[in-house]
Amino acid sequence: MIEAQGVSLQYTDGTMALKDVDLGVEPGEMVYITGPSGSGKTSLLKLFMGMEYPTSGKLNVLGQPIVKGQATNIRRLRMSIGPVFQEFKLIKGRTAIENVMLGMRFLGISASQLKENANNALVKVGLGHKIFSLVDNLSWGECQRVAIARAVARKPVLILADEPTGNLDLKNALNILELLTSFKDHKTAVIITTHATHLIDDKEDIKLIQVDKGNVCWERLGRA
Ligand SMILES: Nc1ncnc2c1ncn2[C@@H]1O[C@H](COP(=O)(O)OP(=O)(O)OP(=O)(O)O)[C@@H](O)[C@H]1O
Repeated sequence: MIEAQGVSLQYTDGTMALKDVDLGVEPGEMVYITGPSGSGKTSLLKLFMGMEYPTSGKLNVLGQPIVKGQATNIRRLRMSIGPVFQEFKLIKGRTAIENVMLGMRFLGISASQLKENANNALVKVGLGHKIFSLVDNLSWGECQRVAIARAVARKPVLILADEPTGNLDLKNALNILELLTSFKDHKTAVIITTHATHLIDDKEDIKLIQVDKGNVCWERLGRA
């Protein structure tokens, strides 16, 4: 799904955010990315989304090379990715279901199918009772769940979540991790960045990627 060979990312101001990264992610993997603030976690997710490009090295995501100037490939790639970023970017004045449906508008599926997928996704994230509520009237945690529903409604094969537990207390943080993990299946990989390493269940079969000053190393946990 993801193959990085010697990938580095230098921002235009000269900041070296990632250095010589070698990494692979397979279908069905649960991956956590941890590391101190400013270490390069979000930069790694942005590369996987085609929001940034490697300044050196080779990166392939879902069979698409992440190379500057290949906008068509990147647009196609994003159809297969469900991103949950820190700003939810929900559209005010619209209901929860409208926001989720807008996330699928380029998929070319019928209006009734759109509605059904959006409805199912909102039920799955526990918002079946708020489907027709304006997002303006939802709590922060509910907005996060709408954003997750929007990300998963189009059945992506790669789910990327940036610090989804950031503003949550322990119980809600565990609930959100459990919810995101529930979308992993034999063809869908879930990648989550988090500072909260104590929330990671190291008995589960996961890949733990540690980022420190742009250097990346990884290990598998929970495998016999
Ligand atoms: N657009 C940008 N231009 C220049 N430097 C950037 C840009 N985005 C991030 N950086 C820098 O790149 C480094 C890595 O940032 P990144 O956001 O990937 O870290 P992070 O590990 O996700 O941090 P946090 O946990 O605080 O969200 C930091 O030094 C940051 O200041």
